[in-house]
Amino acid sequence: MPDTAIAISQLSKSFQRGSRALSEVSLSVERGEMVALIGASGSGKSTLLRHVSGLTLGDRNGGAARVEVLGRPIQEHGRLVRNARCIRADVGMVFQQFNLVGRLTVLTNVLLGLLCRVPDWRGTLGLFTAAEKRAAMEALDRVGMARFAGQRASTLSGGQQQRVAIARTLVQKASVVIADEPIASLDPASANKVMETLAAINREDGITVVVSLHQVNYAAKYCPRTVAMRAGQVVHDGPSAALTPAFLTELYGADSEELIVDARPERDLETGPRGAMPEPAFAAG
Ligand SMILES: Nc1ncnc2c1ncn2[C@@H]1O[C@H](COP(=O)(O)OP(=O)(O)OP(=O)(O)O)[C@@H](O)[C@H]1O
Repeated sequence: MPDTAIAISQLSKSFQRGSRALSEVSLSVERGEMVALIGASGSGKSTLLRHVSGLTLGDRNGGAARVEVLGRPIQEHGRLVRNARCIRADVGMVFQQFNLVGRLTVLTNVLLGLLCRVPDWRGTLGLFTAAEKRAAMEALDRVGMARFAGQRASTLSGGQQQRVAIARTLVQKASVVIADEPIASLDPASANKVMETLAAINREDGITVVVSLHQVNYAAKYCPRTVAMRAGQVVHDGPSAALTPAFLTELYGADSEELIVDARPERDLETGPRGAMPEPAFAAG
């Protein structure tokens, strides 16, 4: 297995009627890293992450543009490679919204992670083996959601849905997990649980995690490395600890206020000391 999980080189993206969303971005993430991608609204975080799984294609005139996952190109010069489906199977996606199919049960949603690994006919008919269902239950257990397995996904809270989406990536056996603003609409306690769950799969399973965040405090708390974007370019790449308020102001000016939100759970905000540990991620609730 190669040491590099994600290698992006000279990637540019322009949308038809818009400005340039990405401008010659180059970025490399090693296997087993947990990296935060921060930036103000519109800085290009989602666009960049969508390129990693080939959901968005770079500009065709982008000469040397290339995106590789685990040493294999998934797109080159704005074109998806032929075996992209195979490479995509290694990339688990967790989105801010529309993560789960609301009318399906939590267990079935987790089993959907297998769609890229089982024959089409089996996936279409929803024919999963007992062993696959056991694996899905184990994944739900790991994220503290096993007792919700038979419930419709639409009945879960936002944070619970995100944890189910993470369980789906475990069943998928993704080596790389891309989480695009997974905590954007969550309260601090739920946000901490989701971040702790991502940190746990990174720590315990060696899964490479790249997570885009608006709030730099969560980056500092959970991710050793932060990549900061502004106007479609990487403007900082280094230890998260370097992102002091003064440095953020230097990078983003007045926009830096958008990026500073307290990462402590609500009860700690009222009573506890700064930097208190988050709730255990794997407790159900
Ligand atoms: N499908 C699209 N069509 C046209 N323009 C787009 C599209 N997707 C993104 N953009 C533009 O590309 C730029 C980068 O958007 P992107 O969503 O990647 O930023 P972001 O940093 O993820 O923002 P946010 O934090 O608000 O999600 C923005 O100017 C946005 O309007």
